[in-house]
Amino acid sequence: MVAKFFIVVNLHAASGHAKNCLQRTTKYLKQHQQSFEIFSTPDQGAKNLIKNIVNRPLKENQILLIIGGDGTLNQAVNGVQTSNYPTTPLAYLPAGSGNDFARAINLRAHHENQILNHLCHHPTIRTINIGQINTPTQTNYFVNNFGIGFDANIIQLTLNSSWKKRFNKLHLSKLIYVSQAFKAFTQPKFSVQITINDKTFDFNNIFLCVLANQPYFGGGVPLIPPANLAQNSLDLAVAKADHWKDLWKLIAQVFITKNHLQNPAVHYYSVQKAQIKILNSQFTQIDGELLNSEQLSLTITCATQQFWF
Ligand SMILES: Nc1ncnc2c1ncn2[C@@H]1O[C@H](COP(=O)(O)OP(=O)(O)OP(=O)(O)O)[C@@H](O)[C@H]1O
Repeated sequence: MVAKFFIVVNLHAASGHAKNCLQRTTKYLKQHQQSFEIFSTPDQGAKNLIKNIVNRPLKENQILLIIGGDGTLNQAVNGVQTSNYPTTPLAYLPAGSGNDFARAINLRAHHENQILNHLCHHPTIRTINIGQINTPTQTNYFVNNFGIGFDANIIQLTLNSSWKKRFNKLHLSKLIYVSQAFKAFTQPKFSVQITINDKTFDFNNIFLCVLANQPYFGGGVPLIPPANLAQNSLDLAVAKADHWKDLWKLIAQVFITKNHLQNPAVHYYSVQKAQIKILNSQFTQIDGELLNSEQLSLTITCATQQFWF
């Protein structure tokens, strides 16, 4: 029996639609005489709030429930992992615009009653693989992906775009990214040096380097189909495209034939550890949020996060 839910909600997720998810959640919990307390994420993000809640610490029959999108979940995982109790499990209700982690783990948005029913009556803990990025000065964790170049450029371009709200209203979040893809492609190409199992590879003139923990990006785009949250590994892809027509071909392969990882312009590896040196400063993204880091030398490994289901 769950004694209490500690709910952390990002009311700004999905351009404010997360409020509806919170309403349905509290309605269910009241109907089922469950005790709960609500915390809204501050504008600087949920990481420290989560860390403080976890450090209380929580009792075994108290559940920390996150309501928000992939960005909020990322901050929650980073809060747990850097707390005094990093094995604390998280429960999650997807309420963002993209919900890529939820898609990968078969948690359906707008199905709060079903998820809560399971959490209240048969809560089980599952260990999920996550990515860990170490630099000389900081450690960050990701649940979905970490990208250098193209995908981070798209996020940077959509950040202040008025189209984001319009597309979100129409539930067309995927199109936001496609609409900015060609602009992002005009950004200067870059070089990386990657070391995997003591072998070093040089990649020059690339437009994207991504490490993925699950297949989806930007609201369901199947960027890395073989990536699997259940495996203790991450999928690394490096992509080159010299001309617009190469990019068109890759995009068509991503959306239609889904065989883009076999394209000779893409190098693909399954890794447990990789060291990456970014040779020209680039935008980087972590779970769909720009990563505020000037670091050009990174070590990426696997870690684990416990989840309530
Ligand atoms: N109180 C707040 N005020 C303003 N922004 C906030 C606040 N709390 C959180 N945020 C920001 O809201 C942003 C969006 O969150 P989130 O990623 O969860 O939703 P989303 O972008 O709609 O979903 P998805 O990432 O699944 O597409 C994050 O950058 C987060 O830092």
